[in-house]
Order: sequence, then C-alpha cells, then structure tokens
Amino acid sequence: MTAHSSTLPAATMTEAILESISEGVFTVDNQWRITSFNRAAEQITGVTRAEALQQRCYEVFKSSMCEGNCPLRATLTNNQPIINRAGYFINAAGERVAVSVSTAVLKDAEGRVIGGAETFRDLSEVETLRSALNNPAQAGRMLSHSPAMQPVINLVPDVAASNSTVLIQGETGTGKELLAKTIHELSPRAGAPFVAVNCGALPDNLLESELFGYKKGAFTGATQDKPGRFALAGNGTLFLDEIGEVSPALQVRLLRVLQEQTFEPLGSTKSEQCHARIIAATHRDLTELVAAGSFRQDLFYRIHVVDLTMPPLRERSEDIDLLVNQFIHHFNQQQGRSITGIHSQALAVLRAYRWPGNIRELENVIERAFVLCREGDIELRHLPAGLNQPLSGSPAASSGSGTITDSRRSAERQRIVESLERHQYNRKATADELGIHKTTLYRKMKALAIDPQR
Ligand SMILES: Nc1ncnc2c1ncn2[C@@H]1O[C@H](COP(=O)(O)OP(=O)(O)OP(=O)(O)O)[C@@H](O)[C@H]1O
Repeated sequence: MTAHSSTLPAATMTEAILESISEGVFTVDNQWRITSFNRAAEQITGVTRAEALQQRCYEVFKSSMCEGNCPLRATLTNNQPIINRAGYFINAAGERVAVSVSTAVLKDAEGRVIGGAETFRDLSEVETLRSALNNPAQAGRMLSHSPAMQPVINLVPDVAASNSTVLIQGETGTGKELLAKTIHELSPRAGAPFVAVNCGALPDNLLESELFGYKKGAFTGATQDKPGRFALAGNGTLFLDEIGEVSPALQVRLLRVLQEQTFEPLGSTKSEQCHARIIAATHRDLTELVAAGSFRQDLFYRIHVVDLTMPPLRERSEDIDLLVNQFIHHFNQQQGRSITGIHSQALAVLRAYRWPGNIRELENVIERAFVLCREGDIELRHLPAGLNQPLSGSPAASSGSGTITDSRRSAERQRIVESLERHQYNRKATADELGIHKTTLYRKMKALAIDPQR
C-alpha cells in the first residue's frame, strides 16, 4: 500500500473498492430502498445507478428470491449473514441471470440496524456451460435444457397415466399441440386415435356437426350419417385447440359431454357414449374470459382439472440450439439434404431474437434457410434480415411490450459496438474500457447479437 492511499478518507476508499470489484453490491435501508449500487451491479443488471437509487430492491431485481425467499429479509430478521445462495433475477434486457448472493446486516455507530447489504456474482456463464453439458430433460419427442420447461416435462408422465381432462395454455406456436400428442403417445390410449379439432377455425354450426357428427336427414345436404370427432376419437384423445373461441351455446353442449360422458349427433334422439380423453388448449387467458363473462366458469373448472403452461420461446432461450439442430436434422431427412449445422454468428442472432411466433416461427426460419443455403452451415445471410434487428425492428419490440427494455438493450448494444470499434474489436481492451470482465462482455455480445469477428 502506498503512502498516498493511506491518506484517502475512509469513505472514498470504500467507494473506490466497491467500484473496482467484479461483484455487484448494493445496500438498502429498512424500507428496502436502495441506498447504494456499485458499477458491477449496474453492469450485471443493466440498470443504471441513477435508475436504481431509491427504488425498492424487488422492483429492480424481480428475482426468484424476492417472493418469500429473500436472503436480505432473512438476514435482517435473524441478524445472520447468508453466503452464496444461488438464484436468479431478470435483468433490464428481460433475460434471466443466474447469480450467487451473499448478504449482511448494516449497523450504525450505535449498533442499530439501518439496513442490509447484498453482493451478487454473475453465474450465467457457468449455468450455460452446465446446461450444455447436461443431457436435456425429455418427455417423448419433447427435449429441453430450459428450467422454464422443467415443470411441464416433470408432470407429463403422471398426466399421461391419468384420465383427467387437461388444459394447456401458452402463446401461439409454443408447442401446445405437440405436448397434447406427447401426453397421448405416453398414455395407455396410445394405440387409439389422437384427433385434433381447431375450435377457432370453424363457424358454430359447422363446428357442432364436426364435433358431434350428424344423422342422415338432419339438415339439407345430410345425405348419410357422418360420425363426429368425439366418435372418431374412440378410446383415444380428443384435442380441442383454441377452446377459448367456442361460442356460449356450444360451451353448454361441451359441458354436458364432460359431465355426462354422452353426446347426441345432430338429428339423433339417441345418446352415444364418449370414451375419449379430452385435452383442451388456448392461447387466451381463460380466467380473463371467465371474468368477462364470455367463457362459462363451470366449463372452465371441468377442463382445468390439470393445467399445463407452455413457456414462450424467449423464456427458454437455452433450447434454441437444441431446436435448431432438431429442425436441421428434420429438414435434412425430409428433403434429402445434408446441411451440416449453423454458424455461431447466425446462432447468436437466433438467440437474441424475441420470437413472437415462438417455435413455429423458428421452424419456419430454418425451413427458409434451407431454401437459401445449398450446402455447409446455415449462415447469417441465410436468415431473414428482420431477425438481425431484434432491438428496434422486431414485431415484439413494436408490439408495445417491453419497449423500455428494448431501448435499454439498444443503448447498451450501441455503447458496446462503439467501444469495440474504438479498440479494433480487441475484447480485452473493450472490456477494460467498459469496466466489465471479458466473459461478461462476451456474454453480452452474444445476447445482443454483436458480430465478434468484424
Ligand atoms: N419441442 C419441440 N420440438 C420440435 N418441434 C416443436 C417443438 N414444439 C413445437 N414444435 C413445432 O412447432 C410448431 C408449432 O407447434 P404446435 O402446433 O404444437 O404449437 P401450438 O402452441 O399448438 O400452436 P397454436 O397455438 O398456433 O395452435 C409445430 O410445427 C411443432 O412441430
């Protein structure tokens, strides 16, 4: 230690130390308001000090630990520090960041508790490596490395073994129908048919005859008996997609089938037994439809016996590599091609995009790339140009959701690109200038789809 440093005031020295370390550090007062927030905390969270100060810590961190398992609360209650508790929070770009957290009590000169301090280490790199090394979790044809998919995958075997009606919720293209098929294929009904009906695609009267069938003469043009999907499903599974679109009149008929296990084809006076298992799906929030009076509460309870939610692709970005490889394999087989894989730059763009159309959109992007890429790896130039501007030009960015997040991402991306350019893309010099670790810079470049090889 030099003679100079020993003359610095203690507060300045503490501040200099806090600013220089790679762990995020923040302190809160007794009302959970943030009173200090160091430079590493800014870098790991993507939230600036000015934005964080005076906010409640749970508003800034949105952590897995904020609800019920808050280490700071435990420390302040028990007066005991916590060392290295694993968890995650959502950063300003909306990404999950795995962290290891330690906490301590803050006391004033008289020993009164005036708040708490928390330090946190970014574990994302470690987590990415770990999930890449681990085998994916699997349910039938569905594979996943993502923690967001674990609850679904864990439940599939029990759900498949039972006879209960299932409701699958999730955005469009997230794999609800594939999940329904998987449940069917793993169930004792696997030898019987899986029959799917899109309830949103047909007008009421057509949907009714499609579901229940009709007898000859039931209406003009009914020249012979036609079995409905309930009958065709037999002892198998009937998948009612877009159940939220069913009219109130048809909801009453569906409720009867579910309650009494019988139905009548149009023009028939005789009831038929329904043996099929029902799996319903919707991209709408059924509880909202119930509250608005457009979906019957009694029907909701009947179909909601088991409830599974498919996460959007942007919340399972750990699965992008896996899905891309599955699709490359699939299109190679289907088209008799031999595309070898995907270039890391192209993969980085896919990882950074927000995927409003979810897995279906990803599948389409790979199918399109197969048209443009004749051999070798899929490269950046084989992807749609729109994917490369996930920060301002994507439908997700312009849809009104997360625009603050997107502008933060955009600002951060610009800051990093400018610094990289100043240092001829030397990552060590760039990381030094930005005051972040080289691995953090690398992670950010990947997440923000910044080309590393320029
Ligand atoms: N885990 C997966 N692995 C491979 N392909 C998948 C996976 N999940 C979904 N897909 C593919 O993505 C596409 C969309 O899936 P699916 O039709 O099951 O979604 P969905 O949620 O039912 O969509 P919608 O709400 O529009 O009906 C399908 O082509 C499906 O094969």
